[in-house]
Amino acid sequence: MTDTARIVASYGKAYILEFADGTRRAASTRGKKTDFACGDRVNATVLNHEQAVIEKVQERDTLLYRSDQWRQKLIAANVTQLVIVVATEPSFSDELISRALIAAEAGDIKPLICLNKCDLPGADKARTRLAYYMQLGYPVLEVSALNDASPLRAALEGETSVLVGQSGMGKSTLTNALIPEANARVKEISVALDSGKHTTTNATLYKLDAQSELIDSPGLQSFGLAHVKSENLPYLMPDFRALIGQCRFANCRHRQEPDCALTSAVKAGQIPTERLALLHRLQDELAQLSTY
Ligand SMILES: Nc1nc2c(ncn2[C@@H]2O[C@H](COP(=O)(O)OP(=O)(O)OP(=O)(O)O)[C@@H](O)[C@H]2O)c(=O)[nH]1
Ligand SMILES: [Zn+2]
Repeated sequence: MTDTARIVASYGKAYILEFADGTRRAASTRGKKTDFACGDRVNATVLNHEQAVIEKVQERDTLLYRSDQWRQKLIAANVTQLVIVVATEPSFSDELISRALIAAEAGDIKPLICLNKCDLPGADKARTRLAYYMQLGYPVLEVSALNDASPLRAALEGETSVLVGQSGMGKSTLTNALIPEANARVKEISVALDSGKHTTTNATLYKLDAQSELIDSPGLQSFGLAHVKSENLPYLMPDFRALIGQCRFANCRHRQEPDCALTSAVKAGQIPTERLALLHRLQDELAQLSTY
């Protein structure tokens, strides 16, 4: 007989499960299976008070993962919200924001852009840089993690969220403000899993309250989109989505083709050139991958 449990931490091949009665156990998998993610609901066999074996993953509502030409890395399962953390300084990358937004769209996960360090003078400039994303309908929230993370806390209510961000944007500061026991938990988990060996977490799930969870994933600084289909890219970019089907050719790649609705909109100044450049860059990247 198996029990239902939730994966609350994943370390590559090792996992921590939380069972319905609140007890936690270190868990391994059968054979070499590692395609489980933090946030997964699973069926598991309890071995004793400390250990269990994961048998099977239950159906996922969402799956956030990144992929490059060699492999796929599951980041978190059953996440409802992707929080993209940027800051007034150091300068943030539009590329990462755009890729994270596309990954969220592809995974049916709500995105939220969080502008941190609003106590610093660069806030106005950062707001201007984020204006286009707001125009596209993406919510932008302003905080200062050092002073008060409560606006972000409010946006996490009722969601299972994961934070992504480049180094230096203040992700750790925000996480620590939201989850005071985060550092202690990481230590406790390394003890439970063994051994004193250095283990790197893929992800840890924290309960903020009965309805709200935050998955902390230290490695989330880049977004390989190898799992996205090239022809779907315009559907995943809200500015291009409305124009789909209006090009002269059904198989238009939105480059030199005559009567391309996308290039026409860019020429008419309705959509920034950089967005079309991004689309082309991602198309090329995906085409490159498929030749391997
Ligand atoms: N002024 C100001 N500084 C902040 C704020 N949030 C974070 N910082 C500072 O920004 C620097 C980077 O913050 P971290 O939380 O380490 O950033 P991170 O995104 O986790 O970066 P990595 O650990 O490299 O991934 C630290 O010196 C923080 O003290 C803020 O709201 N305002
Ligand atoms: Zn076209």
